[in-house]
Amino acid sequence: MTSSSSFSGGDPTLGPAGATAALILADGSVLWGHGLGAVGETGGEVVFNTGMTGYQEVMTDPSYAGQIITFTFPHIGNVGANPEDVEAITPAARGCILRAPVTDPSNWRAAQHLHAWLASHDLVGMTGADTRQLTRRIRDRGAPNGLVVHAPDGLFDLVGLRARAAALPGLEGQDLAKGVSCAQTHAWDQTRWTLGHGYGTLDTPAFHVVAVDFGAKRNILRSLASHGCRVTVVPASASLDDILSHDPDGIFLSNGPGDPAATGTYAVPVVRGLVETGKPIFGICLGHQILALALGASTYKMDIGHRGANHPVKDHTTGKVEITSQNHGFGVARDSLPPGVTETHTSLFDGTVEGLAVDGKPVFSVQYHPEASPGPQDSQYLFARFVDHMTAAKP
Ligand SMILES: NC(=O)CC[C@H](N)C(=O)O
Repeated sequence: MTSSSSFSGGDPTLGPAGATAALILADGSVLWGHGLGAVGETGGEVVFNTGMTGYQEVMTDPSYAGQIITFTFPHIGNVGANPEDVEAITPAARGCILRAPVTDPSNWRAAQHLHAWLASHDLVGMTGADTRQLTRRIRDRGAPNGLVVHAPDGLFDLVGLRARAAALPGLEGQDLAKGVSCAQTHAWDQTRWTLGHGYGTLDTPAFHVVAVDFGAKRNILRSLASHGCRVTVVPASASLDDILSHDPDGIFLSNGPGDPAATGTYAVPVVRGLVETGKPIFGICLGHQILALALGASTYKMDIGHRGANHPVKDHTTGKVEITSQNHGFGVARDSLPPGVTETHTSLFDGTVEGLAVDGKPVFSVQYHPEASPGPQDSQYLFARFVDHMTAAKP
């Protein structure tokens, strides 16, 4: 999403002394800073993430497609970038907005400076932004669309930039999952993609799981494999017959970007068919939202999404509170849950629905990220719950 120059007609404006980057919001407001990564321009929904660690996982989480990430933690980049901590080969986020200048990396695993890593992926970023002011604005008025421009010459075509920022489409109605899904069915290779993560792999996996890839994070597939599953990954567009032809013991519905309702023409009816089979099903985030739609509930765009690694959630089954990793801007409407579907988890930040289960069936899902990459490990028990369901269902 970058072009070679930020200047395309209109009056070139020199930013404040030394400014080589700017964030231009759809309402025309401008935040100045210093350019990082690729030179050019990038647009998307401007969101904030409150995690203190894991910026590389966040930037490569496919669920961030279409979004520019403001990190509220001021020191981002000081452990550099490495080839192991990515959640997908290609970053899906559109860019990043940081507070402090990025220092030289200080970590034995660092292979690259964050600046070089961003540039190598054609990602535009900016530092020196007042991220606190921006976060308060997002919190008070919702996530705006915006453009981040990196212009080393310090010249900005504010007229053109404002017009392009105002014309950016919102995430509502956008089907982004197909764009980040795998092209072909393949087997998850735990040995290949587990370097440096300390996750185990079982020589003889006990279960076969088909994972429907709406933009799956690697650590979810890694977590399934380390819980004894052989995982076959199928594209988001896989049909009911495609999925069942693999004779799975269970089906996993992955996370992913965009508006869940926009998958209504393909994924939702497939999941409805999967629920009818009675096989164990586990959904995470977009997978949870698609399951809810398949069950007859509805989803909505949240005023303020959840993005961070410290979100408290109550598990109504055990009464326990777990600290969770989250990344979503849509939610499942509580009032729309049909009879026979139980809300199993609730956010203790804003009271929104965080999990559901189908009464009498081994079918459940959570809105948050139990694989926690990055984040706390409290919710790993959900992978064991899925395995328990598959154990009970095995003939
Ligand atoms: N992490 C995810 O799967 C995100 C789900 C969905 N795209 C949302 O923003 O709500």
